Amino acid sequence: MVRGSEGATLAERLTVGVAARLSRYLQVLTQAKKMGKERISSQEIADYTNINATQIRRDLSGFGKFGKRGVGYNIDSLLGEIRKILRTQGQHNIALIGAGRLGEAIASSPIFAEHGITIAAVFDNDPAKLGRKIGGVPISSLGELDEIARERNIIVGVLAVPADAAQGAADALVAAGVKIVFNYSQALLDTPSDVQVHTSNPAVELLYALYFHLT
Ligand SMILES: NC(=O)c1ccc[n+]([C@@H]2O[C@H](COP(=O)([O-])OP(=O)(O)OC[C@H]3O[C@@H](n4cnc5c(N)ncnc54)[C@H](O)[C@@H]3O)[C@@H](O)[C@H]2O)c1
Repeated sequence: MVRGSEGATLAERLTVGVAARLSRYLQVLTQAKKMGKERISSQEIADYTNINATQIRRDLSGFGKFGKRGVGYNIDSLLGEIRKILRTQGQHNIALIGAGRLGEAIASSPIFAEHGITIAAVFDNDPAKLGRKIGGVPISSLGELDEIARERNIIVGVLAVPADAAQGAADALVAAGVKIVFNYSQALLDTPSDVQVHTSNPAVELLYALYFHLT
C-alpha cells in the first residue's frame, strides 16, 4: 500500500512490483486526461491495464480522498500523487544514443515530453549525421558525451543503436556518470551494480500477452 502523504519516505521502499503498476496507472491516467476525462474508476483502469481492480484499489488506497466509491478517482489529483510517489514530477533530461529510424521516431514524438522527460542531447557515430537536428536537438558525436551529459544533467541514456554497438554505448554512458540505461537493442549489457538497465522489447511483451491469452 502506498500512502500519498508519506510518499517521499515510502518511495524508498516501493517494491519493483508496486512501482511497475503505478507506472502503468500513470500511463492510463495521462491518456485518459488527454482524452478529456476528469474521473476514472478502478474498474476502468483494470480494463486498460489487465491488473485486477482489487489490486488497483489496494495500491491506490492511500489516495482515498480522491477515490470515492461509485464516483471514481479524480484523474488530475491521482496523477499528481502518483508522480510524487514515483518522484517524476520534475523535468528529467535524457540522452538518446543512435539517430537512426528508431532514434528519429523517439526524438520526433511527444511521448517523452508529456511525461516531463526532455531529450536534451542526441549522439551518433555517423559523421554524416553530426550537426543535423532530430526533434529539434542537434546530433553530437559520442566523443562529446561526457561533457554534455554532465553539463545538461543527463540521468538516463536511451540506446537506439544496433545490438553490436550497445555495450560500447552503454560503457560511454556509464563513464559519463549516467545511472539508468534504457536499452531498446537486444544486447545483454554488462554494467556496474549501481547502474540500472531496462530493456524494452515489444516482441517479448507480446509473448507475455500471449501467455495470458493461452493459459
Ligand atoms: N525495442 C523496440 O521497440 C525496438 C524497435 C525498433 C528497433 N529496435 C532496436 O533499436 C536499435 C536501432 O534500430 P534502428 O532501426 O533505428 O537502426 P538504424 O540502423 O536505423 O539506426 C541505428 C543508428 O545507430 C547509429 N550507431 C551505430 N553504432 C553506433 C555507435 N557505436 N554509437 C552511436 N551511434 C551508433 C547509426 O549510425 C544509426 O544512426 C536496434 O538495436 C533495433 O533492434 C528496438
